[in-house]
Amino acid sequence: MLALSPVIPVVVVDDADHAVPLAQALLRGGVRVIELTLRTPAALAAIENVAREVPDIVIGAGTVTAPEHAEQAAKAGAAFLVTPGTTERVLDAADATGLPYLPGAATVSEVMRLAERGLSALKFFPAEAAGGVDYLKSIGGPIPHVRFCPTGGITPQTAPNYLKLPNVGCVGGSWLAPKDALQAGDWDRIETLAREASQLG
Ligand SMILES: O=C(O)C(=O)C[C@H](O)[C@H](O)COP(=O)(O)O
Repeated sequence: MLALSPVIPVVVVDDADHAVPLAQALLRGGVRVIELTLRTPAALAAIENVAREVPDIVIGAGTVTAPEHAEQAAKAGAAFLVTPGTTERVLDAADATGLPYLPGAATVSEVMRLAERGLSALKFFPAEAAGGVDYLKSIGGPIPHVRFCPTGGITPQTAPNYLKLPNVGCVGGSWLAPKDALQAGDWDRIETLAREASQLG
């Protein structure tokens, strides 16, 4: 997952009908991955729509915070799962789907626990609030084999600082799909944001 794009767009969809034109705009801009968060009632239908109609984009389900979310997302057609943090039950449920997933961690101990389970691609969340670039750089000393997708508070201006780190594969960000652009159906703007983001790596 970390190698698909320098930026994984993290999206909150209020209207499941927005998901397909959004995914198409991201693809036109050169971004071939999308994370639809399970934060709204429209999310699962949105994942279904994208999985069915935009097969060229890799569709992930974000905000997997309860065991049942994992199975629901897999059933809807998600190709990967993202969790903001982890519990044993959420990890077991994610394992049970057979899908790849990016589990969230914010501390060294969480990273070590996930590495013990054989997980070496993690989401670092909430990136800016949890210590940002300096924290990730420090983790890379004792735990160099774990790679991260930092997410939370990252902007197009700060993303390059993360992407320079050897233990960062990509960043996550919601700036690629601003709420007002979704509401207005401004797919050209999203395409432009995607094009800029795809060149950050
Ligand atoms: O919903 C989840 O599962 C999360 O973990 C949180 C999101 O990844 C961040 O809210 C995105 O962060 P921003 O780019 O700062 O908006």
